[in-house]
Amino acid sequence: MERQVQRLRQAFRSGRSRPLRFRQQQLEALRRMVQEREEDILAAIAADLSKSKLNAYSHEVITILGEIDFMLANLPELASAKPAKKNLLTMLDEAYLQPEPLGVVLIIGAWNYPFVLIMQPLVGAIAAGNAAIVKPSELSENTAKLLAKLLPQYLDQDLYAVVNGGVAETTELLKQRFDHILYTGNTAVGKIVMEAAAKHLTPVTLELGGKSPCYIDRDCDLDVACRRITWGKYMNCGQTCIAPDYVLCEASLQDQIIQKIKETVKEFYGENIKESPDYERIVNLRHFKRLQGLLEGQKIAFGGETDEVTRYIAPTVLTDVDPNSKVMQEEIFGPILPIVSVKNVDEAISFINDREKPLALYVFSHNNKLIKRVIEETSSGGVTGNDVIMHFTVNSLPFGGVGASGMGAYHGKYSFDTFSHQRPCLLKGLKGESVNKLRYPPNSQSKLGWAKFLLLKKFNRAGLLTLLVTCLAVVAAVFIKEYL
Ligand SMILES: NC(=O)C1=CN([C@@H]2O[C@H](COP(=O)(O)OP(=O)(O)OC[C@H]3O[C@@H](n4cnc5c(N)ncnc54)[C@H](O)[C@@H]3O)[C@@H](O)[C@H]2O)C=CC1
Ligand SMILES: CCCCCCCCCCCC(=O)O
Repeated sequence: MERQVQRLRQAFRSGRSRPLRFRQQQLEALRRMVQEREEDILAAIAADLSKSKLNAYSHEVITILGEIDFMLANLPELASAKPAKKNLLTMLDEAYLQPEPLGVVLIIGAWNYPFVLIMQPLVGAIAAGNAAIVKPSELSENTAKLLAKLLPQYLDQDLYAVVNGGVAETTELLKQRFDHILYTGNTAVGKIVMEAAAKHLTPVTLELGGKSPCYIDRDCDLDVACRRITWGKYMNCGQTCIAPDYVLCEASLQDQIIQKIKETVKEFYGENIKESPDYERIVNLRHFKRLQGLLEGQKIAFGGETDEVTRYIAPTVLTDVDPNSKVMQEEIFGPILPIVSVKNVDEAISFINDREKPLALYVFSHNNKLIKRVIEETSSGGVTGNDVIMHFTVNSLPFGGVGASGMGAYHGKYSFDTFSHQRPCLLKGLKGESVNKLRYPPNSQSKLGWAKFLLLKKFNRAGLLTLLVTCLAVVAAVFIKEYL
């Protein structure tokens, strides 16, 4: 492992990953890989998550092709130096922010969207000019093996590497020194990653989970709300980090919501859900049994059928759920939707604020003011109003958590920034010592007065004009003194 990281570091130090043309070539190669090996990629995702190839394409491949296209279209702008505002002491100098790559970065992915969660950060790391090691989840082993086979065929092998394995391999990997780690997965392992990173003072982006609430207001089109919630909750069999975890609503809405979700489930997946190509399975037996445990003692409004052999759990809704029950204590990450009743929006806001900050928050209402109020009075990684999941698809919005749901963010420009250091640069000439005397010892009241004037004074229009004249006079004086 150590040798592998060293090899990447050496390649990074050679400077090969920095030129824009090189980054573009690597991103183009990545796009070629997705296009040429589409069938293999879809088959691997399908095998890992019992997913149809159509769904594998729309859940994962589209996102990556869109991300690569975004980076290729915007790379010159993203990588360019950005001029910075100057103060009166530096007005003749050049001040700018120069994005620079961080070095060798580590990307650790989770199993639930095994292709996206490795590839999307990798696109950002390459675009920003880094070397990268990716560590796919061992639980989605088909995608992990495929990535290990394909990425070296398309990318520069000295700069980008795949490490496969489980806890032992990841633990070993985390002993190495990286310049950034982006980890996606559960909060407990997030803490392990952060602790390991702290030993090297390595900055981290932690893409974690949590219980994302979904408040449905009385003043709402329940048909539309329930259709959208059904889509986002049961997509990927509920194994989506930003799936609505539970519904909050007034008790009087509960029966209608149940009925409408039930009808939508039938509309989406047919009479025999097990036969539907659009309905996935639980990733493994451990998670299947965990989810079965969450059903115990609950009032099942519909669904609840399970089949251990195929790890099938039907789309399920639980009613009158006690906020203290187990299903309300941990992230569900499966096709179980508890409905918790609240008296009104105030109680919904308190309910949300009494718990850890979630990764996503959803509010459904005709009333925009109410939506804005819920946003204003709560906190979450991201928000979608009157829909679910969709903020993930907007790559001009940063994607990430806050508090217990994570730190840092990525997607689009934010991926580029995550894997870059915004280096502040101030370039001065070697002239102008007469002005610089202001800051050289010995200090004096008059020098301090000038420093205060130049750095602290706020000017109105008339003041600005006076200042301009003063500045011109100073520039002229300096010029005469230094050049004539
Ligand atoms: N914020 C986001 O973008 C996303 C968050 N998630 C969250 O991830 C969670 C599901 O993922 P997990 O079951 O954690 O996936 P997982 O079991 O695949 O683990 C994630 C990664 O951590 C590594 N890992 C596991 N145990 C480790 C240990 N002891 N030391 C070092 N590395 C270790 C695994 O090898 C894997 O690569 C959910 O909470 C979900 O909400 C999932 C997808 C996206
Ligand atoms: C056509 C719409 C496609 C929607 C794709 C949603 C993908 C969601 C991925 C969520 C992040 C995660 O859990 O890893």
